[in-house]
Amino acid sequence: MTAMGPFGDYPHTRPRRNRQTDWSRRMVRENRLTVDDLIWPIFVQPGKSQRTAIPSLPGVDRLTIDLAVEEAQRAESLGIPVLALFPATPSELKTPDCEEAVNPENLVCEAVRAIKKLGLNLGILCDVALDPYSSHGQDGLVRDGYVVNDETVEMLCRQSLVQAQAGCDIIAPSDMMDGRIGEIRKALDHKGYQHVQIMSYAAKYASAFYGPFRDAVGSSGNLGGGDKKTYQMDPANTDEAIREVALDIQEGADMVMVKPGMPYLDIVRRVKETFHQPTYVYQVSGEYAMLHAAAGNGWLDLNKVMLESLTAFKRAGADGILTYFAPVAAEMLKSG
Ligand SMILES: NCc1[nH]cc(CCC(=O)O)c1CC(=O)O
Ligand SMILES: [Mg+2]
Repeated sequence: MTAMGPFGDYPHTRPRRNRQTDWSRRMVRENRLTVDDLIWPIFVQPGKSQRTAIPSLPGVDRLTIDLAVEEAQRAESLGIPVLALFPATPSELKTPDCEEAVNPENLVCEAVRAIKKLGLNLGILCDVALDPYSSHGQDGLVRDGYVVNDETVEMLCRQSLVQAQAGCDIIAPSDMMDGRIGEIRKALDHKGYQHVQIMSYAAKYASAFYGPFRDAVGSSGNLGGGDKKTYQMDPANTDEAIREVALDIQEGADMVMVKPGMPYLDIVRRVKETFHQPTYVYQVSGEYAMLHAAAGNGWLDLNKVMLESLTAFKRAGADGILTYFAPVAAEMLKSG
């Protein structure tokens, strides 16, 4: 008996005994990554039959809607449960008041309609925030240099409604305004969208790991070196994440998310253990780019670090992972 419990001592206790063979390692494995854990983010652009590479996100292209529809079919056939859609809005449609965000015929709404028409066994998740539509690159409306909360929340409610109308299954507010989950829930319910789920980006940090995503949706230039520190969380904080998640659950979030992923596994673990709610994590663009870049230099084995990083999210307690690796990981999991 040790302080830790009734463990034996070397030499009769040998932890390596269980690791001798593949079958034995499988037998004692505690966490498993499956295709059901994967949420696949894709970027849509205007036009037809065209894919555009995103240099800082190798292997991820912006797709026109017809190609996004093909990827949706591929997602279903791979068994991926959810596709997350992000628009690369043409810059001439980006304005300070972000009106394009609430246009029922905007890129994301059209993409949702085109995919939902197929009747696939696949959920569609839409991000809610104003940055893909703002000429200043911020997630909310800017007044006197400050991203204003309550006025932004009104826009987010309208944005959620046009997306729900288009057929979006999961509304995912990524903006970090206060009180938006409750207001969006109310707005959805009021218009008869009680069944639409909400996945809240509840603990979202002001991270430098979002760089390649901002290239993908064309917001990095507009942000012009600015940051999102007045609404996204300070990377130094952990108790604050618990308070943010508590508020969003109380306001009606069906699922919560921690973002970024790999540098924030401690937050994933704390959130899961504190609330026991469906808990997701976003392996963000910079994490993906970092693994790809190292692999491209021959410094890491991409497939191995991909599966190891995704398994680490499971071990930390995540119920699912938004990851640009989703289709490749799904193929790998399928072929064993
Ligand atoms: N609010 C928009 C949004 N939604 C998802 C991401 C980042 C995703 C990624 O880096 O992969 C961002 C960027 C940001 O907040 O600046
Ligand atoms: Mg909050």
